Amino acid sequence: MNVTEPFIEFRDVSFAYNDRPILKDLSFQIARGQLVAIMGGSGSGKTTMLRLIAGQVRPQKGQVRVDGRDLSTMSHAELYEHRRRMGFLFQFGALFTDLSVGDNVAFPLREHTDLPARLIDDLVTLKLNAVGLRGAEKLMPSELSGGMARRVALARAIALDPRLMLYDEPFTGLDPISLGVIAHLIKKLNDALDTTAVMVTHDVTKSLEIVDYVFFVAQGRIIAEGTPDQVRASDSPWLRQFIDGAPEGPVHFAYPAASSLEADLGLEVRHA
Ligand SMILES: Nc1ncnc2c1ncn2[C@@H]1O[C@H](COP(=O)(O)OP(=O)(O)OP(=O)(O)O)[C@@H](O)[C@H]1O
Repeated sequence: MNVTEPFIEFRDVSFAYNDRPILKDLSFQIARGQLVAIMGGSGSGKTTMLRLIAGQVRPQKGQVRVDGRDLSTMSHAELYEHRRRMGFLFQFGALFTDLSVGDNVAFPLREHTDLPARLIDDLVTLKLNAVGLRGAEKLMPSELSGGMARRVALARAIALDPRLMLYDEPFTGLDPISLGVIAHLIKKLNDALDTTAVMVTHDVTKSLEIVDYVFFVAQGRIIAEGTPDQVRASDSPWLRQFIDGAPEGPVHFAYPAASSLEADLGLEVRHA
């Protein structure tokens, strides 16, 4: 994705945990307001990309820029503010089990604002309404289905009207109907709140229904990217195997690979 004013930008980012390289000279841009998926094999560095965007880890080389700012130049206070303006929905979206639904959603509002209690109650009602759960304030997490719990976690994630949402495997463990509900809520909320969102997911079919753009990551690099239509139309064997979920194909599951995936497959770097 080439954009004139990117909201998120990686410039030649390399990242290693200790001495183990994870991301290599990674460059990409995401425009403001987009809902973007990052897909790729297990251990390819997708969650690490989210952690870099959140400023939880720093690259050894290159820049991670959000809204025009290089995160590595931010002070502690600025990084804190950056994170406060982000919403997270992670795998299984853990709720506080000893707090009611309403108190779960109110939690970030009480932590990060000085708003009066009545206004917080109204905001909780609005956020729960946005995920179709108005009236569920008094329920405890143990009384919720998995799909409902994920929606409460989503309401909590958007409580502070984030400008940036990070989703890490938001569909894991959901039945197909709940998965569809969450996916379309993510899309609807992104449009309604004008948020920029990055979603790490393995669910190709559902993601292609809702996202604006997809990056495919393998071995620390983006090896393909495009809009859902471009991805569906691609005849790259690697993408076809990924999209069709075929057990046999060019993707090697053995670890470690002796040579790079692109080289093995004769793929051009970055095509959809
Ligand atoms: N804190 C850490 N310290 C050391 N190594 C780590 C750490 N976190 C992740 N790794 C390793 O870095 C690699 C990339 O991890 P990451 O979680 O970014 O991959 P991923 O693409 O999100 O994988 P998955 O789809 O399996 O969740 C993995 O091999 C993982 O074992």
